[in-house]
Amino acid sequence: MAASINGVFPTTLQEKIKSSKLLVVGAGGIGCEILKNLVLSGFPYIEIIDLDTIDLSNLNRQFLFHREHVGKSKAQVARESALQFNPDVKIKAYHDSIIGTDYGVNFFQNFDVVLNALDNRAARNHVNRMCLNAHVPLIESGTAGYNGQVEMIKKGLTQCYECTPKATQKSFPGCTIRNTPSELIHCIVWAKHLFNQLFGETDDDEDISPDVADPEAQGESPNSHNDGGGAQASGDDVSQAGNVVRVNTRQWAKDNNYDPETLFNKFFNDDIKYLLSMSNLWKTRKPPRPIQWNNALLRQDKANCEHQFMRQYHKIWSLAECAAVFEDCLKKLRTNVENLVEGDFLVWDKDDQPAMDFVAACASVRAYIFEIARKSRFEVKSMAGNIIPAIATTNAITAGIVVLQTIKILLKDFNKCKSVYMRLRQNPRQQLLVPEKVLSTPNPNCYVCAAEPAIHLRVDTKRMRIKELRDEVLKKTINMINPDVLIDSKGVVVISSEEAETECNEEKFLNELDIVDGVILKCDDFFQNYELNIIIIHTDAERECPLFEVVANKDQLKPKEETVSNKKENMADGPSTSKKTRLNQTIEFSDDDDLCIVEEEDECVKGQTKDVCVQTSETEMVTKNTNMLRITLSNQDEPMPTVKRKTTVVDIIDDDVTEILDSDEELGPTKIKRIRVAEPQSNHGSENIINID
Ligand SMILES: Nc1ncnc2c1ncn2[C@@H]1O[C@H](COP(=O)(O)OP(=O)(O)OP(=O)(O)O)[C@@H](O)[C@H]1O
Ligand SMILES: [Zn+2]
Repeated sequence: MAASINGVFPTTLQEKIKSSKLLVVGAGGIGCEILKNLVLSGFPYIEIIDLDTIDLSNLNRQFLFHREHVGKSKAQVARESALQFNPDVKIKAYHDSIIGTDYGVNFFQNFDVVLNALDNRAARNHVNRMCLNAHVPLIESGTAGYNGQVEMIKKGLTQCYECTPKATQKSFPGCTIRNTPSELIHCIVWAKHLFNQLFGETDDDEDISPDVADPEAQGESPNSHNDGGGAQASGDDVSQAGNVVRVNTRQWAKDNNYDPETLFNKFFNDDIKYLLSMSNLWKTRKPPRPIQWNNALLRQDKANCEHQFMRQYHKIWSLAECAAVFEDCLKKLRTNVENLVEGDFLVWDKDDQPAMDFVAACASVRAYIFEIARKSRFEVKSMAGNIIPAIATTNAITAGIVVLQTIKILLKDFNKCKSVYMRLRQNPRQQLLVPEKVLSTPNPNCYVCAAEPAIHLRVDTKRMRIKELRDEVLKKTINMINPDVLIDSKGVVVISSEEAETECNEEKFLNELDIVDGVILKCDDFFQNYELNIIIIHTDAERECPLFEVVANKDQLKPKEETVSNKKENMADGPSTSKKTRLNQTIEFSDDDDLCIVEEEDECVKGQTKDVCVQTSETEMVTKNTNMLRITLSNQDEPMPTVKRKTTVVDIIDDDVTEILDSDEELGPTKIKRIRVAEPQSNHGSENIINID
């Protein structure tokens, strides 16, 4: 294809393309277009991942998929279809979520550029963080209707995906949803909650019954207003003593065999009557109109209606039609839920026909009851799924820009990769595609990409125990005294500075606590005001290999100076005597120290008792004596070296100089002068090694 034909691209670009490795995340509307563009352009190696299967509704814009592919893996089918355009490309497809533990920093480091074509924030955040940590440029893209956007994210150069806060999803007060809806969206939310109450994962925040605690309804006793014809809040019964007995909605529906008439009357008649009894609510509002299943209107309409209307998604269903859909969906959903294993539940999905129909019908009936303008099933779907309809042309243009940006990145023309916005109408300069004037610079306060200390820990997560992480890595190597450690994404504390609080974790291996490749650990040593993020890079270490390796910038491995100087102050405030004592020991650099980093002009006095003290050409110095550790000092702005499975050998060339002889892969400059100031101990052999990148 293009890159394989001489003369189509300039030679340099042609070469870059031919040796590139790309990852496409998402094989939906934009992802399919990107993949097609890439194979036609001659990119020779592409991996693509998508967790989903093909839905009928995807076919109008995801042109790598056809009717016969419905139900199959998007990534696999995208691969097969793209190969038909260009069989010479190597495409690896994963039917999986990119948020899975298999896709950590190691995985991302395999690629020259990562191309996002996702539709949700969680996955975008994940890829953003992985690319930042792996130092791989990311192209983020998205469309909404006729609007599109493409931006490059490169660590240290541009904003990351999380540099600017994103608008939160609009939410509504519970009492509006349950008691006083005034817009169709309120009825749609209520209907989705009803679906979950009956078939999905129940959530206390998704109650659909009248809310007697509504502040507006206070000062009255609803029961006294009840006309006696209706039950209480959904699923509740009134005992003989007049008390409301809470009954689980799903259990109540099961007990009633999901009988459509019983359920309909409960939700749309009895509960509405109950709401009416909360008269304070209706002083300034139009009261709702309860509807009974046997309502003459329903019966009359129902007799005439044909099931064909259910495919008429652009029509506003009549009440009778809604009732028919309600009946039909209840039957289907009931069967679906009964086929699940005990304890499992259905997950609402706008593309799941009975689930969507159920919500559309219920929302419509409720809107009728509250005299709210109703809409077609098509429009309800768009609102329920929070969707702005996707437009194939917007996706195609966006994907085109993504590939152009990829080319610029391969050419290292980063400054030309300004964000591009696609607009429906031309701007005053007659542009539909509007490029940003400058690269958007990183937000210095961004929680994710700011120059906050972060080091990489290469470790076999199946072999290292939590107590080794604490003692060997945090205390001996990183100079922490009494650290608290939590898993960033989950907020789970795995090591606590409070004695015994996390004792039960000590013998566990890192992977048993989900500390796996790509996980970020937030480490905080209160006594030193020393905070550090540790990015885990899993490596399958062979038995004879060092268990772990720290890759860090020299400035990161020490507490903030302010604290050292204020140590007395801190000690005065410190909560525990034992901790204060330990602080003293470290600041005094006791002979037990395993590692100290000495600044440029300092003499390597501390190193005299150590195994090795080396100095790089940049005058960094390290001393160490652990037999488990290799330390790589690196410039954080440089790409991470690829993971090395073989032990790097340091050979003594002469008394003053050591040279890294790397048997396998390149690790930056191969010859760096170091000053050896002490003879290494012989007992640990090749594990007493310091790599300097
Ligand atoms: N965590 C994830 N890992 C892998 N793929 C993901 C992940 N999250 C979302 N995706 C995929 O990203 C793609 C986004 O494509 P798109 O926005 O066109 O969505 P869609 O589901 O195909 O269409 P629509 O939402 O409009 O029905 C989808 O195919 C989706 O499965
Ligand atoms: Zn950021």
